[in-house]
Amino acid sequence: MHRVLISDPLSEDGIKPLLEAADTEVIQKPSMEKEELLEEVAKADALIVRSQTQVTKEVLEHGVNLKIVGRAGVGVDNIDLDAATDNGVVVVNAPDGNTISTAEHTMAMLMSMARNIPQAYHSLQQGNWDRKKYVGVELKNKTLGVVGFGRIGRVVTRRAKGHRMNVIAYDPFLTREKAEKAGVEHGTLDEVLALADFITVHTPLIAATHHLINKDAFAKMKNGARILNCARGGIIEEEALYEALQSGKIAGAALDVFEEEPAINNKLLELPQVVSVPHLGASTVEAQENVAVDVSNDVMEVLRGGNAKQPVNIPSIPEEMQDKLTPYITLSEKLGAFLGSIVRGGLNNINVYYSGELTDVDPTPLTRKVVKSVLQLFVGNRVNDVNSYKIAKDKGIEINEQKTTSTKGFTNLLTVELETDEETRSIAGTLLNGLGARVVRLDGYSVDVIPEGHLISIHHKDQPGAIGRVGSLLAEHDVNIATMQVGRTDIGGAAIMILTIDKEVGPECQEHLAHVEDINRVQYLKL
Ligand SMILES: NC(=O)c1ccc[n+]([C@@H]2O[C@H](COP(=O)([O-])OP(=O)(O)OC[C@H]3O[C@@H](n4cnc5c(N)ncnc54)[C@H](O)[C@@H]3O)[C@@H](O)[C@H]2O)c1
Ligand SMILES: O=C(O)CC[C@@H](O)C(=O)O
Repeated sequence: MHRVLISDPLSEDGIKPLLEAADTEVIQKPSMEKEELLEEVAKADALIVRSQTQVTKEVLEHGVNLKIVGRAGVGVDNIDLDAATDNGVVVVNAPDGNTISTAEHTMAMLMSMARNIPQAYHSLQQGNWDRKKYVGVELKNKTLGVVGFGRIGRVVTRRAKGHRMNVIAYDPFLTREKAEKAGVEHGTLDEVLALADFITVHTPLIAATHHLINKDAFAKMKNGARILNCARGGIIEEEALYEALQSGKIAGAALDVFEEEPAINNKLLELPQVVSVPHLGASTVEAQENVAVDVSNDVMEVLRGGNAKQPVNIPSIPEEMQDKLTPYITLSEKLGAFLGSIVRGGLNNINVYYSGELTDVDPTPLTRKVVKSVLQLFVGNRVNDVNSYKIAKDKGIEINEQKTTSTKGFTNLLTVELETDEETRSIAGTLLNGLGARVVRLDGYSVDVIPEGHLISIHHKDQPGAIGRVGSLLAEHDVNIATMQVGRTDIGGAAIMILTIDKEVGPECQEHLAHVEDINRVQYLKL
């Protein structure tokens, strides 16, 4: 039974997949104090949050059984991603579910600010009929500057063009060609700041965007420009905004988000030219249901052993590649486990080579499976797909991935090479149509082995009787041989045999085998 803790308010309809799943127990506890959150997360297999819960390093370290943190929304700045990765916890978000709601909210805030609607409403509520005081401005023919031209920035642009606004956009990943296709003017940040009558930010809150709109930025803006933040508090430096509003440089601001939330006693809220609401961009029935459904499905997929569809802290397998790559996942894991079981010495390099049809895909997800399988044998089961690369890096283990043309006659070939401070060993495997994974080379010898169950790898001298002696000794230990593969480089020279056997071979039997004439090296492994 998977235990799923939900620590922020989510749409009941949206989490129905979780509530109705036979293998999940859902604990909904919004607005927990820190101590209770730490207690509850220690019992949880999954944690689902919105933007209120701070998923800190401490929370993640208390989540000793946590496999996944689901963010029912876009921004993950309330989650310590590095700590999640270090603790082998995958973080997923729901990047599409609230795009429309937030874009519509941005337009609502834009028009409220342009026409002083909240201020006029409050004035009328106080019994004033003051029409001159709240004269606003039109949007038509005005220039909207969009900083951050992603999902929400693009929808805001379409809505603004519907109001006959001119749009100029800045985004480090926006090319002139893409801007032209989207029907917007491409600008640098400075150009957007200089030309826009209204500026709206739609970037994530990351180091590069923290205080992106600061005192210098305000100085570059048109006198009387207006600014919106329906993305994240902190993108606009609030102290600088306050000064720009007080000086009259900036005519107005519409704020959905704040550097510190809840934004109680924030001095910006005292200014008459500021329109503000408590982080409502995604607060619609539709958005909350969308993000809850998306994140619930991803959480259940991962808890049931599947791959995350919207991972934030590991590369995702593109939907269109999942069918092609999934069959190779088992092969990758088996090859890594096989070679990792028999290699000696301290691990320095994990090299993975792809050839044949595997050169047509991005094989990184497969390399990640190899690395996890190898490291688990050196570090233990706390290694998983999420933290394997970080653990390898921390241990100074280099990971190399390469596509080669040498398929050795196979339609697909995956080769794993482990370099240690004592030796370099390699294994290659393929997928045979309908027959599954096969090991076809070990240390350069040609073999044909199904990598599963109990196996013995033996390096020996190619001499008459060597194989018989191994068989006889195993018989003495009541070990039955299921299959035997023998490979050699030349007659009378070095050779290898790989046996699949019916049960585990204990240390005593391995010791006896290692002392058989012409036997150089014996290794038992279980896959
Ligand atoms: N107010 C709300 O309730 C609410 C709701 C949803 C999203 N958001 C916030 O809005 C942000 C944007 O959401 P989205 O779905 O459009 O995300 P997105 O990832 O689709 O788009 C973000 C864009 O920002 C761009 N960007 C990154 N760094 C930049 C920089 N230095 N300068 C300019 N652009 C930069 C990226 O290239 C990307 O195109 C989210 O990260 C989230 O924090 C807020
Ligand atoms: O959960 C919310 O209401 C806010 C979510 C929003 O800020 C987001 O980043 O998706």
